[in-house]
Amino acid sequence: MLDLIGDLDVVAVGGLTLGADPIANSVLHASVAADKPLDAFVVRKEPKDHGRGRQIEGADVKGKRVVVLEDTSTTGQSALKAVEALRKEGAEIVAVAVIVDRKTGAQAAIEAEGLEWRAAFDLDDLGLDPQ
Ligand SMILES: O=P(O)(O)OC[C@H]1O[C@H](OP(=O)(O)OP(=O)(O)O)[C@H](O)[C@@H]1O
Ligand SMILES: O=C(O)c1cc(=O)[nH]c(=O)[nH]1
Repeated sequence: MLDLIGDLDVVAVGGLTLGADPIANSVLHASVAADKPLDAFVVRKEPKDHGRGRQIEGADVKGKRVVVLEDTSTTGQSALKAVEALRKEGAEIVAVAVIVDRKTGAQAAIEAEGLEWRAAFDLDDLGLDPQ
């Protein structure tokens, strides 16, 4: 994933829990090892209904350039939910990056929001047909 997004001028990565979480952690560790540290955040599916009522935990994203991550995208709605929460918090989303593009419309949904789409693999790479 770091190879996929390493050229982007951003300070943090993350996405909608749970699929994005291990990827954001991996990027954090790999980026530190590469001496180009990126912070990581988690977007809850809903804002917490007690405590500080936060939806985004971890890195402070207000006014920051970030990448939204996904393990895989089908409709793109999970990534867009993260995008919406991040925008509400004042972040600038530079791209949405996924490990596997299932080629089921997610790219179009993300690009319709004016966001760059990046995928490490798609179905052709994996020798699979769309379901
Ligand atoms: O593009 P979409 O149509 O939104 O589908 C993709 C999402 O589906 C899976 O998560 P799931 O909803 O199963 O939740 P989980 O990560 O909490 O298990 C996956 O991890 C993605 O986040
Ligand atoms: O993570 C999964 O199991 C999963 C993701 C997704 O996008 N679609 C699905 O049917 N399953």
